[in-house]
Amino acid sequence: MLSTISLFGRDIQVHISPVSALVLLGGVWIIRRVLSVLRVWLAPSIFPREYTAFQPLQLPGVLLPTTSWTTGLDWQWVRRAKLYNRGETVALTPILAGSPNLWTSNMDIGRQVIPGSHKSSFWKPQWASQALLIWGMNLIGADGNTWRRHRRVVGPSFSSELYKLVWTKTVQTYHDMVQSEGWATKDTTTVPVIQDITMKMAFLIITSCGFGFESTWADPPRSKGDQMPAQEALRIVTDAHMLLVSCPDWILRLPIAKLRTARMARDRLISFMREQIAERKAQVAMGNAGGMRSDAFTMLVKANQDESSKYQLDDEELIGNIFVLLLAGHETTSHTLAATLGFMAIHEEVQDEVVEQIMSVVGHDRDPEFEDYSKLDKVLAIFYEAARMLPAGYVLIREATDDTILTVPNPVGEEGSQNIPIAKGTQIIVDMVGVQWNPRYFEHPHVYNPSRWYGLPADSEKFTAFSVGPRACIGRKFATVEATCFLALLLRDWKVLPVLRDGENKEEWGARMLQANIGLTLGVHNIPLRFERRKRA
Ligand code: HEM
Repeated sequence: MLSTISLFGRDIQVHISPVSALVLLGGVWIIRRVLSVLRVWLAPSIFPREYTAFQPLQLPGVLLPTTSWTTGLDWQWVRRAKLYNRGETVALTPILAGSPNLWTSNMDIGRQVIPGSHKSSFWKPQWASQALLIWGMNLIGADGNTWRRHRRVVGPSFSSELYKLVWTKTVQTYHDMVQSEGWATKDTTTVPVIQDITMKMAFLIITSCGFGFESTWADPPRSKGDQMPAQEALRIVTDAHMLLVSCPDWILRLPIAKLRTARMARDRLISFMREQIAERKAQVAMGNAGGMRSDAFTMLVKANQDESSKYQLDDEELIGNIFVLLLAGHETTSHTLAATLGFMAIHEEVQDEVVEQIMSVVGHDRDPEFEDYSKLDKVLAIFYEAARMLPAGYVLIREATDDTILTVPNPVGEEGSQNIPIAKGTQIIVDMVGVQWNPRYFEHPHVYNPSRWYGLPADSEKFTAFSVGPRACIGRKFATVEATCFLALLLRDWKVLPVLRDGENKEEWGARMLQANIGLTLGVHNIPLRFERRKRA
């Protein structure tokens, strides 16, 4: 291969074989990598350093398991017992691929970088939410003024009307589940993977309260026409989300049944959403006379149509938000419900205490009502404590937009703090596992102890697993209302027990449960549970 290179203003022709070109490129890459690692290594840092082959949040690290030589997506969970032993913030330096970043388990630092206010020197970079942007710009992916516009429009959908609807639908869906799963005629039943139940429950609640779908526990009926029913498309798209995010369209068009179905479901759902938006716009224009519903989708369209508001979303952004509510809204709640039931199975004394409260507030003879929500604080506490130990939203990713200063508290036991300069572009990852397992904030953080939360007002920022400040989780009350209602019904009627392997004890079962699953969200290992019908006194 003949190549021309310019040297001191003169063009020189040289022969380079493809192999030499590759070796040359490889050499340049190695030198650049070594220089960048050296630059980080030589720079002064108050934060202890961790070295890794690959960055855990970027390819290829994100696909690899955590080992002694590299950090995978689950590294903060796998190493949670010792990751912050040398300091509450560590500087992670990848040697082969990915950018260096700071991982912090300190929520005082978190509070400085998370909020996204006008004055903040940190933003949520788009790469952090890439997996959620394929449907259109949305609340989770947006930042700055775009985020403010989305929050203004989406915010009003999360109203007390919606929460009442969530409660009512949860009661209906629980009874539907008991009938459809055949529990009604049994005194004891075993569920091999509890996530199958919690995922279906959370999915049905978000589809009925979020989208206004009238679903039942049994499979939705097939439509009369040739088209795939929207509920089915929604389920396929949710299951195939990572596939749809990572594969270019030409791959999705390959003659492979799974890919074809995922693409068809995605296209069907987008056209369905467009029809629905048009229909709801017409309903909103007609006002109550049009038989308006109180699901989040209708409320979102209503808020968007409000002529007095200067904040508007286009149809693509409306679809983006609806999808993100669906995805953020059911996997998180489902994982946390599964973890709560797992903890109940191994903490019988806590289960008994909570059932006592359910019996005194609700009793046997009626279903719980929305007005009971604030009185069931121990039920909420078992859900909060599970969310603390396994925070479904496990990383909050932020990046410095300017050269700025971080106020870093001194180690526990030492008064005061230090002001640390942070260069523009520095990535700061608030490690929610680290925060929730940090002894600065929780006595014996590794112990499941719901009494930490007894009597806490449901929206208190003392509880940080939903994040804090203006960018905190908009679905917090949606999740807690659904969880409190479902757990109150389930625990009142059934005693939860672990299904142990031969020779296994409860502690070993508990350790197995904590071999967490990490993907888009964090959850417990698939767990088998037994339910025994409670006898009426
Ligand atoms: C146990 C359940 C849940 C947990 C632990 C949880 C956790 C979180 C966390 C930590 C954030 C902050 C993310 C960040 O700043 O990068 C967040 C944001 C968000 N969550 Fe949740 N979430 C839960 C349930 C829900 C539900 C049920 C919905 C919707 C129905 C929802 C919708 C959202 C949305 C839209 C945001 C973005 C808010 C914004 O940036 O303005 N979440 N959630």
